[in-house]
Amino acid sequence: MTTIKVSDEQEIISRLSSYVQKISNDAIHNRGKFYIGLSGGSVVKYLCEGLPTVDTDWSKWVLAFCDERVVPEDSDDSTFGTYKRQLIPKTQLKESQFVVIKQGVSAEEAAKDYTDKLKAAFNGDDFKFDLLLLGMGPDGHTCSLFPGHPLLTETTLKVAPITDSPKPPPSRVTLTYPVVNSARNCIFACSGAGKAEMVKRILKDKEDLPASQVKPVSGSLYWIVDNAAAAHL
Ligand SMILES: O=C1O[C@H](COP(=O)(O)O)[C@@H](O)[C@H](O)[C@H]1O
Repeated sequence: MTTIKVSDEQEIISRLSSYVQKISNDAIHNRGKFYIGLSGGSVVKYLCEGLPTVDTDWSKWVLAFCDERVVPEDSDDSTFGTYKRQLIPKTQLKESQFVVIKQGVSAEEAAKDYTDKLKAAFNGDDFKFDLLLLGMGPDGHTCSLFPGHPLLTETTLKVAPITDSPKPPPSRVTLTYPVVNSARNCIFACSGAGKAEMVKRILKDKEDLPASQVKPVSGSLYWIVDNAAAAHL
């Protein structure tokens, strides 16, 4: 694991964008496509500001979601909806490059449908992402994998529904650890004093929390934290 301490949110954005540029270009060079998993929450802002600066072949990108809220696409809570409004217009990405959840169905049906769409995108059921961009909530959750939740031990489903998310909205779909930990690269990006205590509990005290269970089996793990989030390290 590599921890990268930077001064502020702007530097998080520029470091994250450099990693995305390198990893995307390597993936496209070596395998012809770049599979990236996006998160919601604060990561959206980093990516909507940073990705438009990346020098890459956008046509080779396949974009999916580490987790998604089961809400209408035009809701502010929809992670895809937010990228659609705030990222697509600033890049050459097309909406058809995003693997999105089905609208107007239950979390269970959305999870099954999203699994099928990922199988089509990956040409099989080995969902090996080149890069997952992850956030960590102040409670230590990542994706929609929350402390104490039974989904933390899910090993059969690759994509799971959740209807009792402690953070609203309650209905979501999420990648599970077997998929997360098979990624070639996982990057957490955290900023602000509100994350400092949890960053310390995970990176210094090595407590067993959802974000600590992200340990790519044969991939690389990076934590990019700003000074405020790294205050107790
Ligand atoms: O609800 C969610 O929260 C996490 C963390 O969000 P943050 O705003 O605290 O960074 C996010 O990674 C996840 O994708 C999202 O659905």
